[in-house]
Amino acid sequence: MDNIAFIGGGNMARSLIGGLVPGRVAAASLHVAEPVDALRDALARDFGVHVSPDNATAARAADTWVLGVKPQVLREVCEALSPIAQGSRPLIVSIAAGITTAQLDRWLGGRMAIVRAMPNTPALVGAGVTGLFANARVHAQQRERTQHLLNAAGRTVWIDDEARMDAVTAVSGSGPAYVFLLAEAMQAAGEAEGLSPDAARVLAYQTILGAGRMLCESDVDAAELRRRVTSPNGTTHAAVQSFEADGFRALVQRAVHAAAVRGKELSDAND
Ligand SMILES: NC(=O)C1=CN([C@@H]2O[C@H](COP(=O)(O)OP(=O)(O)OC[C@H]3O[C@@H](n4cnc5c(N)ncnc54)[C@H](O)[C@@H]3O)[C@@H](O)[C@H]2O)C=CC1
Ligand SMILES: O=C(O)[C@@H]1CCC=N1
Repeated sequence: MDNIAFIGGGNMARSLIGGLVPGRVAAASLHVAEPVDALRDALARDFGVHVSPDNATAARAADTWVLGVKPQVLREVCEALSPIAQGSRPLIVSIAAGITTAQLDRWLGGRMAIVRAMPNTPALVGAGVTGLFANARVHAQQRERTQHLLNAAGRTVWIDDEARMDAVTAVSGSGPAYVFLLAEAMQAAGEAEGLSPDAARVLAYQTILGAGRMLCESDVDAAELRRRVTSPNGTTHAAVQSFEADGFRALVQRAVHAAAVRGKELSDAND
């Protein structure tokens, strides 16, 4: 069949669909279940995919299901779909933060092939990255299918130990927000130094774009790129020293740890 059902057509599902439709898969092979009328209509209009307010309708039409609902409603959604899952044995791809493959397997009735995926919002512009973990029932061809699906959003990284998926969520799933926070702070700091809001915004945002491209396109690491900007006793040196003295690295480590802990809590709270 090779059809894909998206259960939940919110932000993340829309980003993935937007990456899949121009060229990678036929729009007619995508079926989206989404309760909000306006979101459903927009998906049909923008991408030409099949839409339905009913999860079972989409699920019946596909042999791969992408679970794109919030962790808080995932159990209820899976339990309602378990009779169909047990009958047709689709490949399950869940993007829900914190929810384990064992929980999904239990809610879907058992013996399911499940990939837990953690994408991020730069998927919207094809520059996302997704961490992937497959349970033991996922065979090689299903791994390839999942990778093809998520490569529509950018790069993919397979993780061997599911316990580390909370770390993936904490680094790259939530990570775009850390960079956006940095952008906000850099703009505000520029304004505090006397720049107009417009000038400060363009300077901060474009700097982050340029630095991001250098990180991904050059063959040296972040530390070396940083050294190359830093003239002896110059302006960058003054700023980096200030960051280090204020405990920047420890600050980032604590924030990432807080996100990872929250991932684990989501799993426990929604079991
Ligand atoms: N936003 C992000 O950066 C990332 C989010 N995620 C995960 O993706 C999932 C979705 O997140 P978003 O797209 O940001 O949220 P969202 O709220 O935009 O999307 C969820 C969608 O599910 C729909 N929905 C609610 N109840 C439903 C039901 N019973 N059946 C079918 N659909 C239902 C909602 O109407 C909504 O459109 C979450 O589990 C989140 O943990 C994963 C990676 C990154
Ligand atoms: O904040 C969240 O819980 C989701 C998961 C990763 C990004 N957004």
